[in-house]
Amino acid sequence: MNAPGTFTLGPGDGSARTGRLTTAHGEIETPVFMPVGTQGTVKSLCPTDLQDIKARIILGNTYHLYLRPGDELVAKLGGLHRFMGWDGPILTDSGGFQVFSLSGLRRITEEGVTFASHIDGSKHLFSPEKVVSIQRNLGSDIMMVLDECVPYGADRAYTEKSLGLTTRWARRCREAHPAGDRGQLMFGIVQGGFFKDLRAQSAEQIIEVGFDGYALGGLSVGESRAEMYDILGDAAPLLPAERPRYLMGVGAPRDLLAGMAAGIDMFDCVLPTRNARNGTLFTFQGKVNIKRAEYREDDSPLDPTCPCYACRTFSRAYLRHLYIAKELLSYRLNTLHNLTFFSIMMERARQAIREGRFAAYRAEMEALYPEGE
Ligand SMILES: O=c1[nH]cnc2c(CCNCC3CCCCC3)c3[nH]c(NCc4cccs4)nc3cc12
Ligand SMILES: [Zn+2]
Repeated sequence: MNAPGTFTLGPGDGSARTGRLTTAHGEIETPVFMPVGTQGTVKSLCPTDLQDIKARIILGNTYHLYLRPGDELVAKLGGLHRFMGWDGPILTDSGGFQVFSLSGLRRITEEGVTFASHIDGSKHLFSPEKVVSIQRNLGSDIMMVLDECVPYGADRAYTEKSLGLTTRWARRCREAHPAGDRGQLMFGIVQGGFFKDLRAQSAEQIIEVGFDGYALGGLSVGESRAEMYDILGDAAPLLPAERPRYLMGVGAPRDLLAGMAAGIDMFDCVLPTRNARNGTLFTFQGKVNIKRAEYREDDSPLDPTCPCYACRTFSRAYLRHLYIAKELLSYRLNTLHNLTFFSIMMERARQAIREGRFAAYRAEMEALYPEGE
């Protein structure tokens, strides 16, 4: 087995590429979609389900796990892998982004981000050193640095000032975790908002610090698709070709395809798991809103081409019934299916890239998932 952090590129197709990333808990074929685990679980699924649907790497949520049950406790109990019974790769975020979407009373200073817990209002500080310590305690295979995700619409002056803070925080994260220590990798995050010259400036500074992989932050924050794709096309190639590139918070099928076409290797998004819980299901015949009356007597499988347990075993009528009745099994079956869809879509994308037919595959999928999600 190669050393953690080894990233071997395979065949490419234009800017799209395949690769293999070695982590302390196994190898990841890229491009890869990473299901989001929030409080130490991909909601409603067991780790065995994740293996069944061929999930290769999942996300752990630092903000939640720090507040509850506490990273020190998780460390004492053997780390997040043992705690949640998942022995595959885990990427944890820094928690910084979640502070902005979940907690109240937050302040950004040179030191870090201070905030009040959304659970009990207690005061906390996420400094670069603190978020590295938390992720080391969790034992994550890939840690993310603390960054400021610049809000959509921020002006140039704010964006420029913020990227400087993000760079200084990145440097402090790097210093707090020597490269490859304990097999735990660390990815830097590039900001710069929607200003191409600031994106280049941020990329240059983050690359200079030196990380195992590089993420594009500050996207999928309310901008139009055109704006995201414009920055994506310009910024992705600035990231070192020989290291993994991670587009944070993306995304819907057509956005994953656009990201792969731009040379992105890793993606995360709450869409498949969140949509599963509101009955929006992705199939290879297009989107199905299972709550619709048209499925009330539909005895056919959700997606006849899908190998997942839900599609092999139950009818659309049953899945609709569970959803309408708000049965817990509805979450589980819908989540199993949506994550299987994303997993298969990425496997087919990797194959298409290897065979030099990615453009055709992208067009085929975009026809199924037109504008919108
Ligand atoms: O610059 C960024 N820095 C850090 N994180 C970002 C994230 C969170 C990525 N998912 C983390 C997961 C960690 C484990 C728990 C779940 C999240 C983003 N998500 C989005 N868009 C999707 C969005 C989701 C919600 C609002 S926008 N843009 C993002 C930009 C940044
Ligand atoms: Zn299915």
